[in-house]
Amino acid sequence: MDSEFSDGEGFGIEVILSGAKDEKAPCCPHGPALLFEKLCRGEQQGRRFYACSACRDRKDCSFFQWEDEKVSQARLLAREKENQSKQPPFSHQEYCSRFREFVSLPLDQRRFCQECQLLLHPKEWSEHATHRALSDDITVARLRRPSLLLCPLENKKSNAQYLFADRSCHFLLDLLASLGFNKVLCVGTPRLHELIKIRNQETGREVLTSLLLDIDFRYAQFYSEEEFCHYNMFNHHFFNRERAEAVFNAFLHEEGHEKVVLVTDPPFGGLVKPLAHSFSQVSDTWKTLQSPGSGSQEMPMVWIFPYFFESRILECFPSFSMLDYQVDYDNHPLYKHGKTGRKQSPVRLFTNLCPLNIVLPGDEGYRLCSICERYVSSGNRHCPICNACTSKDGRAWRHCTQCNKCVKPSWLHCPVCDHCALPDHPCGRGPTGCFTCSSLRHKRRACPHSNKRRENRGQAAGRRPGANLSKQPASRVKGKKGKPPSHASKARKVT
Ligand SMILES: C[S@@+](CC[C@H](N)C(=O)[O-])C[C@H]1O[C@@H](n2cnc3c(N)ncnc32)[C@H](O)[C@@H]1O
Ligand SMILES: [Zn+2]
Ligand SMILES: [Zn+2]
Ligand SMILES: [Zn+2]
Ligand SMILES: [Zn+2]
Ligand SMILES: [Zn+2]
Ligand SMILES: [Zn+2]
Repeated sequence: MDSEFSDGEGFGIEVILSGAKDEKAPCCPHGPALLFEKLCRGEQQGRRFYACSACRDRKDCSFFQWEDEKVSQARLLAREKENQSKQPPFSHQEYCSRFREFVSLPLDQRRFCQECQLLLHPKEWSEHATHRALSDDITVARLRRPSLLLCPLENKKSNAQYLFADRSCHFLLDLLASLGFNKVLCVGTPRLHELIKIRNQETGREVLTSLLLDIDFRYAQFYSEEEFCHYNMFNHHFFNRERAEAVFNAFLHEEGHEKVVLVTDPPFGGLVKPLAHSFSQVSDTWKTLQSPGSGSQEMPMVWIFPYFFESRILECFPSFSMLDYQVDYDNHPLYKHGKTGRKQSPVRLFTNLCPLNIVLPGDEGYRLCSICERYVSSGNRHCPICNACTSKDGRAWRHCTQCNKCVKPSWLHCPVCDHCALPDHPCGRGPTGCFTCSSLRHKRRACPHSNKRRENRGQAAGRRPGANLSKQPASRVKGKKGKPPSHASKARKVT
């Protein structure tokens, strides 16, 4: 099925990305909006509109504007005012001086408002008198673990703040250190950033340095401007542009033996192509800061994402490979190791680092496949016909001679559909073919009948069937003519 389209109901949405920054893009509180195109089956020309890059749900950000819409001066002003009102209550510098003051307070005067998620000063207590507050033992040690103090923003349709379990976080950190990296650009990985700083504290020397880029500005309360930038990874937008970009560039610059790596764990519903576009921009900046003749092609990156996005990530980054390591989370009901959660997390590492160098923990059952030259999970068997360790989900897959590939153990070969599927699959529906002309031979992107094939096709970002505006797993997008498509989303079923 063509990943660029929603649906089955004659309606699809695609995100349009160009190589250069879209200077015309209007801004919502989350920075420049993304340009989408709404397409109806059989129509060659869709209608384009701008919508929020960061939020999947219009309840979180209702920004919407048709591309060709004339916006009055009054509306522009109102929008500007609204955007301002949604910015953090303090500047980063103010947060830093508040923090310094806070740690100079005696323990019994330290309070954290749980409703405002704010470290309070005694003079502010009265304003928060009716709010729930934490007041016992806000020690320096606790302030070093903001991810435990702050309440995770679990809203699936925007932040999806799922925090690494210790096991996975320590594994990542050990791995990066063993590979010789000493600078980690943490994009949406606050817990990894926190652990790096704690380790430095414990060892008494800066083994690794870290810069956190995250949209969750609550972290500005705990970190200096050199340690945290308020950032949107769907449009590569720094909120405090000049200052943050200077910090970012300085961090990417490698002096002497320094080696920098990007580690990112975006919200799982996030559209792959805008994310890849942002990470490519990070890599491009890194390249421009390399000393001449260093010969590096792409910045070293580790992108943490569910395995079912493999083909889409590889389409954007052909040099990447997916590793078998299963990433676990503390506060995710499904992706948690242990009794209550799903044992097998679907979240994996995608990387342009050499898989053979990434030694996965033997005590968790991972072992080296010398033919594939990578570490694989215990259930992953080397298929002699595919000549690869083919399992993606950790279970032993079996080879289907009719499909000529390995498939999930729960799938059976269906003679009607002529491919393997779950026993209760919607049988006989077959592939949907080209969205524009219905041909089964090609997808819309290659349609010879389309008179407006995209210039930036390589960049045009896709939407899964039924996906929402900026995030992808199965949800229905419907919209009446002339009306903005509505937002909704539903978790992907893993079989
Ligand atoms: C799945 S969580 C990853 C957290 C990571 N597992 C950890 O423990 O450090 C996603 C992270 O991305 C951040 N995030 C969500 N949307 C973002 C955006 N548009 N731009 C930047 N960061 C974003 C969230 O605040 C959260 O920290
Ligand atoms: Zn927005
Ligand atoms: Zn409060
Ligand atoms: Zn193998
Ligand atoms: Zn096979
Ligand atoms: Zn089959
Ligand atoms: Zn069938």
